[in-house]
Amino acid sequence: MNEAPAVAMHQDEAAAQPVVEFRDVHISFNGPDVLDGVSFAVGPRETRVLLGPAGVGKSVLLKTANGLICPDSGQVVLLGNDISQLRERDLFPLRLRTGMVFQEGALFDSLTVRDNVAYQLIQEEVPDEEIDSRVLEALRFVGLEQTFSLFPGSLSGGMRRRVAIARALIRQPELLLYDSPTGGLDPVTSTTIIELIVKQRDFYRTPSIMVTHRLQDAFTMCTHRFDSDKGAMVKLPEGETDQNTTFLMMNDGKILFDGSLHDLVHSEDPFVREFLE
Ligand SMILES: Nc1ncnc2c1ncn2[C@@H]1O[C@H](COP(=O)(O)OP(=O)(O)OP(=O)(O)O)[C@@H](O)[C@H]1O
Repeated sequence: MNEAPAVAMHQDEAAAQPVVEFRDVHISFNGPDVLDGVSFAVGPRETRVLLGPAGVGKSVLLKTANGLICPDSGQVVLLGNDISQLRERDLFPLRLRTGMVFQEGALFDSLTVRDNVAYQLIQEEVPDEEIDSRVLEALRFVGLEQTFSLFPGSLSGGMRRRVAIARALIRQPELLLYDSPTGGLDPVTSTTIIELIVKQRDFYRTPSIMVTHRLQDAFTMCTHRFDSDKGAMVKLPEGETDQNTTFLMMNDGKILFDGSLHDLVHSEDPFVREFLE
């Protein structure tokens, strides 16, 4: 995992093409639209931080990005394929090229950390020795090699979240979807998770969408970079921001804001202003 990313080479061929794009997507569950005309794109190497209050459709948007939920109308183009109406058997290989960190991490408590992280590789009947080395590599990346044989129940909340991130990274995804990765964690532990996400971003530049309600997470992502010499996240010089990290803000199923940190903090939109304040 310390090599230059294979993902980046893959993307060079399609440098101009978004990794995922929503075009006027509508979804409802027998009621008002939960996604109500959502359009946006995630370009190669882009990190989109998705902000918004509880219950406005952020998780539904993430699950629609990798085809776990199908749009009622509109299009979702994932890795160059229109997945809006694809059958599960055609969707599955595409979904495997993405990695998702579910809310609360969603680990299997009856499986060891090794088997949680390896879950997909086990389904694919990858040989045990290869699984062990790939799991160790992923755990090393998140700083948890020592938990290989443990069960999730013996880990802290922050450690469980790290294991969930290792599981999402195991197949070197071309798109990462983080659903409230710091939800329910205390501020200090949240910062360690954001540091890990920034490390992943700056090592691999894997395009991603990260859902959060915590403004602090969103700003930290934008104003910091991972310094591999120091092995830690460091603040960018005053006034500088990570140019590839931008924001989406949702309310009531609609994207109300799509742009940079600078544009976000200077937005005149009353909802955005209220959210920021
Ligand atoms: N499978 C489903 N069936 C029916 N309703 C659903 C389903 N999934 C989500 N919803 C509804 O869609 C709305 C948006 O839910 P969603 O989980 O996307 O919100 P969210 O913005 O991610 O909230 P939070 O920040 O609390 O996770 C909610 O009213 C939720 O109850």
